[in-house]
Amino acid sequence: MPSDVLLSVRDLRIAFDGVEAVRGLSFDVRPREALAIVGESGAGKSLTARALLGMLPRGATTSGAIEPDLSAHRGRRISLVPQDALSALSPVHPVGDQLAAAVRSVAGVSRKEARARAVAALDRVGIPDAARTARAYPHEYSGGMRQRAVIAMATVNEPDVVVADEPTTALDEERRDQVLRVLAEQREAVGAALVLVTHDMDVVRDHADRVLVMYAGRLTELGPADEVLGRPRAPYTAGLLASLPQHAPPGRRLPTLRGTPPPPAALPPGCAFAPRCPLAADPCRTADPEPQQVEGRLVACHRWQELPYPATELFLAQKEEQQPA
Ligand SMILES: Nc1ncnc2c1ncn2[C@@H]1O[C@H](COP(=O)(O)OP(=O)(O)OP(=O)(O)O)[C@@H](O)[C@H]1O
Repeated sequence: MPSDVLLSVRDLRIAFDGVEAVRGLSFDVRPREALAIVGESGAGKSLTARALLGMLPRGATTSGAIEPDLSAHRGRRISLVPQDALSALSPVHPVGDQLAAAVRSVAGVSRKEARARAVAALDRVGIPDAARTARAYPHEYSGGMRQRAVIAMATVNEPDVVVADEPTTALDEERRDQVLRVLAEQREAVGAALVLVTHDMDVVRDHADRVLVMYAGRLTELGPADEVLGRPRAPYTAGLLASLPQHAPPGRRLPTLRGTPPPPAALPPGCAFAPRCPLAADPCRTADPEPQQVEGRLVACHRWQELPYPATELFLAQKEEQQPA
């Protein structure tokens, strides 16, 4: 494997009862990068992230390759920052004890040393008076402190990869940025890569080096975040961006993507995005496009060359046809 690849995912497929929710996904995670996985609900983002951790729901069958398989080293080489911080912490043990136990589960260190590392980790994420606060229970922490504690837990053993699954969904914008900043600081401090699952393009813009855009279990676009967001090449990426408030021209309605993604059991023939795509033409309705190299990124679209610039105009026009402002 090339030295700029930490994790390689090839032709990943995840199915339930024979119906594929992730359909042949390939991408790499590079050392120390922040890779965001973005897409609407049901795109397969969480399943993909959880496959890296070996934490798929019961009933899931998989094929393809994830190399190296870090799931046997969960908590040490790969760790999770979940959506809900409370679910990651046991209510019946003090937070510091839980961190110390995480340290002792992978490192042959004394209780005293584990305790010291736990307190240091809490201190690093900005928990005030960490030595004392470590003795408190999760319910005694504020929501923001719990999120920080979970980040401390995920980074205390200096993993290679931290997977964060919508870690800020429940938080307001200020808290969201705070938590993501702490996460960025910590992963930089321990030299970990971050795989960040989100549906929020603002989070991608502010916190990711590269972005993997997913639609209906497939790769739509993958490349440097500033380039993909600055000039999307796939109509679906453009549609996601068009829905951001800053793209609403004064006096005009906020454009949105028409319709909803198809469920895995009812995919249309051809490109799964075609029924919602203002650019769809004949090939899109019969052949699912394969990802191809386009200007330093991967794009899966038959019609990427037809995309206007700025591409968001396509969706503004579409919206205005439907509902004149
Ligand atoms: N436990 C399960 N049993 C059956 N199907 C599942 C299960 N988990 C996920 N799926 C299917 O896989 C699809 C993708 O799920 P996933 O959780 O990865 O979506 P997501 O992109 O993370 O969406 P969200 O933003 O809503 O979390 C779901 O829409 C569902 O059809």
